[in-house]
Amino acid sequence: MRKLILGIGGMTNGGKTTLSKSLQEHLQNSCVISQDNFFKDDSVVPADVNGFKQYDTLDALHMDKMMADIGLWQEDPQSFMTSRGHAVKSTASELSSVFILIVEGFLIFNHGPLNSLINKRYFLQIPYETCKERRSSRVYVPPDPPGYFDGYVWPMYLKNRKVMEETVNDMVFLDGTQKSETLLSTVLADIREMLMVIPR
Ligand SMILES: Nc1ncnc2c1ncn2[C@@H]1O[C@H](COP(=O)(O)OP(=O)(O)OP(=O)(O)O)[C@@H](O)[C@H]1O
Ligand SMILES: NC(=O)c1ccc[n+]([C@@H]2O[C@H](CO)[C@@H](O)[C@H]2O)c1
Repeated sequence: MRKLILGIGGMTNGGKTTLSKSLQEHLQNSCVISQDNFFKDDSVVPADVNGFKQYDTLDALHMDKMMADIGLWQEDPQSFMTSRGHAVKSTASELSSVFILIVEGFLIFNHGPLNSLINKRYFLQIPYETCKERRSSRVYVPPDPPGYFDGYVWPMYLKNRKVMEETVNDMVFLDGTQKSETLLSTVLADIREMLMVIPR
């Protein structure tokens, strides 16, 4: 059995969740783990000097729990998938079967232990204006307070990205303003090619 972990990272509202879901639909025996599902409770997320809740940092996330879930998939992808309600398709031979885990989130490459598990890294980027516009139409829990994007989210993106660029080098950058179908076909082609060349 072969196992592959794909990382779909990128800026807030870059389109990570959209691309990951489409990839999961097109790749047999794949499933998604989303970093956004591991945010700590609001009551334990501190505010910065400006009163903005510090959500855009690894400290706001239960990375231990996320790593534990990834560990479960690594141990037994088949059981992991069925426990989450995904159908597992059997292939002609056990040797040729491939299981794919899609890990998606805005800080997946900034977490050393998680980053080191990822076999192929993609980063969705969009311009500042597009990011601000897309974010303004989203409602998080809790919702963004006035001034949050410019006063906290964008400066944190720049900071987190700098750290990522200093530590990770084999990144495929994707233009998140492209049509979702184009992004999907680009990444699918890349993965299918990779599956053909990696040893069984
Ligand atoms: N290729 C695209 N072109 C235009 N809009 C897109 C594209 N992909 C996603 N969007 C839109 O952008 C918004 C954010 O998409 P999505 O939730 O996939 O991003 P995300 O990176 O997972 O966001 P976050 O992690 O910050 O919540 C949604 O409104 C979605 O419909
Ligand atoms: N609990 C949440 O999901 C939550 C709460 C507040 C803010 N966010 C934002 O999610 C983005 C990552 O997808 C970050 O930019 C957070 O600000 C998420």
